[in-house]
Amino acid sequence: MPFEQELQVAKEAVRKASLLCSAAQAGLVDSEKHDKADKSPVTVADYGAQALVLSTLAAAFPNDPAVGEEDSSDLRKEENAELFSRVVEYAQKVDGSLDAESVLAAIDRGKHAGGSQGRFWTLDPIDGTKGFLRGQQYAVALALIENGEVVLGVLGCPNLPVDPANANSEKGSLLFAVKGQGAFQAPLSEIDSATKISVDQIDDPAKAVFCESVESGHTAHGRSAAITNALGTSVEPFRMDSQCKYAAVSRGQASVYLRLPTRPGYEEKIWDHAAGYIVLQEAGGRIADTFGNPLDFSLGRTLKNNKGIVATSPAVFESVVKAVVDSAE
Ligand SMILES: Nc1ncnc2c1ncn2[C@@H]1O[C@H](COP(=O)(O)OS(=O)(=O)O)[C@@H](OP(=O)(O)O)[C@H]1O
Ligand SMILES: [Mg+2]
Ligand SMILES: [Mg+2]
Ligand SMILES: [Mg+2]
Repeated sequence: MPFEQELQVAKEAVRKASLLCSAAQAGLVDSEKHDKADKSPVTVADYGAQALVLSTLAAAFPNDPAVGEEDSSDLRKEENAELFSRVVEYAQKVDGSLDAESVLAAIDRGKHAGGSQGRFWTLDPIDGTKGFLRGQQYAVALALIENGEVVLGVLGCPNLPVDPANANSEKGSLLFAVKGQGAFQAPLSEIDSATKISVDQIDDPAKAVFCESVESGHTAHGRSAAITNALGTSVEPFRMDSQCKYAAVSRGQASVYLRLPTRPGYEEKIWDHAAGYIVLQEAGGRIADTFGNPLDFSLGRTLKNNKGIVATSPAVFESVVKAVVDSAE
């Protein structure tokens, strides 16, 4: 099967990073959090997970570059020495061969520019850091892009119940997909016992369940309310952090994920979407931006030709895209 080794390495790397994140989330203290220059939060777990995943990929595929969200510049500052030493401690607990220098070097393997040539990985070590800090949903998101196309994706969702129909079931789900091979899920505790997943077949948008970001800075909640009203949707949209929203649509827990721009100049990052995109596509879903255009992952570190996201099960795609386009001022 194409990408068999890549998938195996990616699943194991995401599993290990998910363990690190769970351990850190359980007892996070102030010295383990930091605000980046753009004021967004980052934690020991974001850095530790990026170090673990990118060092694992470097060992298995030394010639593959990576586009990662984090870089080591803040960790190298004297004022963040305590944060840095906690990162190394967490990374070492999972991989004893990592030391301070190799942690910094692994994190900085994520500086690739992306683009349309050859292949590269893209990693969001914690997607939904704000959800992680609230003790809620987040995801470790890893994807492989080849000649501008997403060909493989793995989502580690440590707080997502394994059984979509039972919120009290075991927490910790791993979702993955390779282009043309379908989408699968396994418990994070047993990543080799995977089952196929697929989207729902609801064809009446009035019956569709919508999901969106928790953060009003990341999606326009007012506009999504106008869209669901226009479609006659009776169910309140549910809010969840991170690419777990792609997981929810991929497993039929929701029919629609809307991400509606809040700031005109914001460019979506490829690591915020690549893994969720291929999982949902392989589960039978459809994805476009808020103008109905296909997502273009070939343009660098951002989706600079797209605005927002509309991700749905197939039977409601056309009507939801139309309602989103019609809702534009
Ligand atoms: N203005 C704006 N618009 C859209 N998206 C933005 C914006 N600012 C930040 N981000 C990105 O949002 C990522 C988290 O998205 P979520 O949907 O999980 O939101 S949230 O978790 O509810 O906050 C978050 O990813 P992480 O930083 O990995 O958490 C950001 O990359
Ligand atoms: Mg971030
Ligand atoms: Mg993110
Ligand atoms: Mg992140």
